[in-house]
Amino acid sequence: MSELLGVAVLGAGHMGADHIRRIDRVVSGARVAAVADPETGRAKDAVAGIDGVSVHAEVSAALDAPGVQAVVIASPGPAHEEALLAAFERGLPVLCEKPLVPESAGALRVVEAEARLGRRLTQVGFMRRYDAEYQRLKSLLDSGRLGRPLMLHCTHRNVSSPPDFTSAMLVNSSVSHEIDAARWLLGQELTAVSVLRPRPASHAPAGLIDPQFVLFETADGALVDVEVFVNCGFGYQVRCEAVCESGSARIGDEHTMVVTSAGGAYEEVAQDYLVRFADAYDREVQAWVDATRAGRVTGPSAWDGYAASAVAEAGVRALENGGRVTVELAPRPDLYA
Ligand SMILES: NC(=O)c1ccc[n+]([C@@H]2O[C@H](COP(=O)([O-])OP(=O)(O)OC[C@H]3O[C@@H](n4cnc5c(N)ncnc54)[C@H](O)[C@@H]3O)[C@@H](O)[C@H]2O)c1
Ligand SMILES: O[C@H]1[C@H](O)[C@@H](O)[C@H](O)[C@@H](O)[C@H]1O
Repeated sequence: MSELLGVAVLGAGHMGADHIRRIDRVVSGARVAAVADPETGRAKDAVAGIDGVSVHAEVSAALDAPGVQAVVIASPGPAHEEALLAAFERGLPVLCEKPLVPESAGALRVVEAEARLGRRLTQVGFMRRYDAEYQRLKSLLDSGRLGRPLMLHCTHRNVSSPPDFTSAMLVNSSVSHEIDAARWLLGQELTAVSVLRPRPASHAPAGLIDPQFVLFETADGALVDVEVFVNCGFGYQVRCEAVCESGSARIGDEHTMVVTSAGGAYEEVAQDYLVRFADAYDREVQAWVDATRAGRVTGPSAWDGYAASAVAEAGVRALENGGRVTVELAPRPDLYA
């Protein structure tokens, strides 16, 4: 394909606007052809200064707009299933922000629809797989130098949560990243989950169970723990330490800058994901554009998205009802073997 890949972006909020900027200015081989957002003013703001983009209130109008060859879904999770199925009907390749679909039943419908097509069209936006630190950890674990992984200790902190954030979203939105990263790093399914509730932070919004401590068991007997704290107030911190039979390795401690002033020194901490994972998003979208232009689909699959939603759903049940909840996955279609 010699011409630029024409992309429709669905949703022009935080992620959608950032992906529009990235496709327009950072990655090569693609252009923004259409944007859909029911808040059309937001879409117009996001494409200000970009030529040749049509703006729509309806998803279907954007998918059918002239020049559209592929889709980025950056609308809220509950809107993903309808958008994915509409893209499949048109045979359009998709980069879908996480979660694929928040409810596992809907995620499975997407998997089944793609399996019926008989070819992959979906890459899920689990961008940590494109982060340089995560990739180094994955290579180290795969090399076997440290022996079998026994545990992952993970930290996931946000400065503050958006106003509509619920206690369930700490698991099915925030921890969905650790679920995918653990499945990918360890090459195993997560089979059971328990959630403990430390006493809530006094500055967390009323009623929000924040922080939470989530414990996963894997098919091969490893354990993965996640401290998730979405109103920590001080920074965006994502860490992961793998403890293996003959060594350990930790990522997430890289510092952005050391500032010295007035008799002291401090290390800056990123304040949000758009800063901490900027390079990962760039590499994720570039990899998607390159693969799409070459007629291939790579990266996290719809099956990975479904598995993450099923594990997260078990986690929400563990949060709400207490105890240990086992994860039941549907049979995996051959397409994702
Ligand atoms: N990968 C990451 O690290 C990361 C970070 C943040 C958000 N996300 C994901 O990105 C998605 C969007 O999150 P956000 O923070 O940008 O949300 P947001 O609320 O900032 O933006 C969502 C936008 O979608 C629009 N919208 C609502 N319904 C729509 C529909 N049916 N079709 C098209 N647009 C619609 C809204 O008007 C809004 O402008 C979510 O799935 C979220 O989980 C991923
Ligand atoms: O949707 C966002 C996003 O996925 C971020 O990467 C994560 O840190 C947040 O907790 C979550 O709310």
